Amino acid sequence: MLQVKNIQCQYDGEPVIDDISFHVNEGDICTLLGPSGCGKTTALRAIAGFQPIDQGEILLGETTLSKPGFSLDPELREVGMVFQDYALFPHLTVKQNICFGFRKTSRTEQNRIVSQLLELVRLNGVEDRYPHELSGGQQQRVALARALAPAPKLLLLDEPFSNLDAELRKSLSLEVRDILKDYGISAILVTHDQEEAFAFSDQIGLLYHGALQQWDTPFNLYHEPANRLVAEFIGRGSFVPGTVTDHHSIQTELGDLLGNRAYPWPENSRVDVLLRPDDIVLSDFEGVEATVEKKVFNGGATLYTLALPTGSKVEALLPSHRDFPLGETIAIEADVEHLIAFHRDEELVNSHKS
Ligand SMILES: Nc1ncnc2c1ncn2[C@@H]1O[C@H](COP(=O)(O)OP(=O)(O)OP(=O)(O)O)[C@@H](O)[C@H]1O
Repeated sequence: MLQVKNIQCQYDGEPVIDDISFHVNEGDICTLLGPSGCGKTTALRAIAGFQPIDQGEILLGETTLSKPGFSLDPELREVGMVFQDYALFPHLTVKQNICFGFRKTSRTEQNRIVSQLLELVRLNGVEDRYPHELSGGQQQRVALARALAPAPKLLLLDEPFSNLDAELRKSLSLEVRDILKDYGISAILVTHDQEEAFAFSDQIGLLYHGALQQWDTPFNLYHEPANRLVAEFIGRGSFVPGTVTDHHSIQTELGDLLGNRAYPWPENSRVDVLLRPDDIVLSDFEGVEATVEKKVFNGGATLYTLALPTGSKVEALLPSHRDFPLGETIAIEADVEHLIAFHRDEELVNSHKS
């Protein structure tokens, strides 16, 4: 439905996002994820029509929304937007805020749409209140209702939950996902919160240094990172040095690890193997001895930082009912289903800035 093709956006002649391509299918919920300043908001603003593009093209269905020298008016794009700061008009009631985008409709029709939208965002009965009479979470629901009122084909959400406290943030984001899914509304979220992106999205695009490093499912982003940068940014993990023994296995300090794929490098190539905390388990037999350096209790599990005999560090997420003190030596092994390795010389994909 939405096609973003090789777009570039510049500020003062300097590209801040470059050669970004992805598409969003009807009903899909996608997220642009990345650290502060990587260009997420710029990309979202380009789709909304608030930011011109200097290269590439953006299409919604058959309609060109943007190309160099052309930008369809934001109001004509059939794209709704929800902002981080709610952006409700303080002097207008909830009903007037929601009606703002479709004032030409008859009064009866307006009432019908407002009740329907308030029911959709689970906020019945607040039509006549003003924004300051609502909580942050309620205001963001009103902002969502207002964005949905003109029945956009695509909804853009720019860090919409970041002003809310942690608990509400989690529950509202899941609720909004359910609402969008129930009504088949396509959406793109911008966030720097991985957990939120994982829970909210069908597809995630990881932006870094203005380049899209990977566009994929949350599962693949975690288990099949396309490059070292994605592997480092997504989830926790450590790299341990390894040597390719044949196309399927890699020799490491934690033993000869069998991969689930054919590796492209010749025998004896030096690589770094990605080990997630859940890849490290306690060994009942002849494991490798590792010393507990740090521990963080998480309730059901404890995250340990362990030092291997060579000094390499790995993290291990172990059931918390067995409690190992700092300094203790424990026997561990790697139990890896997706063995990800990167050649020592691998460069960042597409990165145009250092
Ligand atoms: N109007 C502007 N003029 C010049 N530079 C800008 C402008 N807006 C953003 N930038 C720069 O462009 C880069 C990308 O900014 P953008 O707001 O898209 O990043 P972001 O990933 O959304 O960051 P955050 O998560 O902090 O909001 C940053 O280096 C920023 O300083």
